[in-house]
Amino acid sequence: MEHPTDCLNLRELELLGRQRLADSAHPSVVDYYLGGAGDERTLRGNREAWAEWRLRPRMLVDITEVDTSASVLGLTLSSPVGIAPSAMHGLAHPEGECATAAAAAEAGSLMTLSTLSTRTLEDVAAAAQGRWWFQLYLYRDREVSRALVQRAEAAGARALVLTVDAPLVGRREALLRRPLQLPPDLPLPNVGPRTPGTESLTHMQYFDSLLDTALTWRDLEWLQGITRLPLVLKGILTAEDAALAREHGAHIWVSNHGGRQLDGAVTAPEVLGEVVAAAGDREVYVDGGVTRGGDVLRALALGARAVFLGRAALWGLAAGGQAGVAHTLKLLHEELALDMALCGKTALDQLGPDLLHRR
Ligand SMILES: Cc1cc2nc3c(=O)[nH]c(=O)nc-3n(C[C@H](O)[C@H](O)[C@H](O)COP(=O)(O)O)c2cc1C
Ligand SMILES: CCCCCCC(=O)C(=O)O
Repeated sequence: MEHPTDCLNLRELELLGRQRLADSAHPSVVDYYLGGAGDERTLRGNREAWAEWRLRPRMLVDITEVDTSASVLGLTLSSPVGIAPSAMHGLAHPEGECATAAAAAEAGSLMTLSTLSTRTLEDVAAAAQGRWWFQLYLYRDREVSRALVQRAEAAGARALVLTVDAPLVGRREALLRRPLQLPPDLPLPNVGPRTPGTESLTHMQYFDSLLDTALTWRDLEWLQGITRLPLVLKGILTAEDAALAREHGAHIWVSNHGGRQLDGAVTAPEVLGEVVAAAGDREVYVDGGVTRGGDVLRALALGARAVFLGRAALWGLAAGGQAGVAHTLKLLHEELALDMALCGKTALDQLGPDLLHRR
């Protein structure tokens, strides 16, 4: 396979992306993208969990027109698929986050920009054409975080996504064995230069040292006081926390961080039902192990409003920059539309639990 558009599915794009990355980057970068925490039980679980639900298709329905469009915090998406935040897209492609954002914009999708971006917020905002959210890792230095949030709002981000499942970095053993090596010229504009005395820390240890381990529900008020952007909490896995998110006026992103944080954590399909039930009028999104249009279908049938792609977008980016991410989104869109039609569904509001049978 030479070109991303030769790939028939996301698995083939992953293989091409991994190959390109192995040719262009330090081997620790592939470890970083691929890996999970501990024994990688949750990582494997993410890959298998969607298939636990079999589909109950309905027949003799007119499916001549299938509409996959979705509305997320008032923004219309061509398909209920967005891009999850992931660090350092500049490792996958020289255009980094700008290429990802441009592909998302072109596809009528939505990109979530990581705090650990290799391009400035303003550059990514220009490429994203209003189709982006900003993900925040809350730093110990609140003034640095305040400035980032306010810059994101001024640059046109539509929501603020606070990641709540990484007060400390998970035990990623591949990186303990072979620490992540970054090119010396890789920009990290939202991290800034290393502070004196931190030279001996690995990159992951250094990122970890910047984060506020004392973050609690009480701090949401501070965050909501410095921005008018809607708040989304990323990393919610229980009905209890979904109820708290709702009480705090936040939307909910169900995620176990791609199996990279707490190994043994539940997978999203296992908990979506309880979270959606507790979420009330709050929007619920989900990520983890999504590689097929049928996974998107299942997530929506379980009550999610949209799904987000982590590694799949990175593999597309590594495989072919903007064209690779665009092809990733196109394949999922086509698969979703086909699976909807074969299930006798012509719009997303027809997807519900009656579509699912648990194995
Ligand atoms: C290489 C990599 C970097 C990531 N960086 C971030 C990040 O900066 N912020 C964040 O909230 N989540 C981050 N994530 C987690 C993703 O947002 C997402 O939750 C996860 O990748 C979803 O699982 P999937 O890769 O199976 O789609 C990262 C994931 C990967 C694979
Ligand atoms: C918890 C600080 C380092 C996280 C780096 C980015 C990230 O979320 C990842 O999964 O990797």
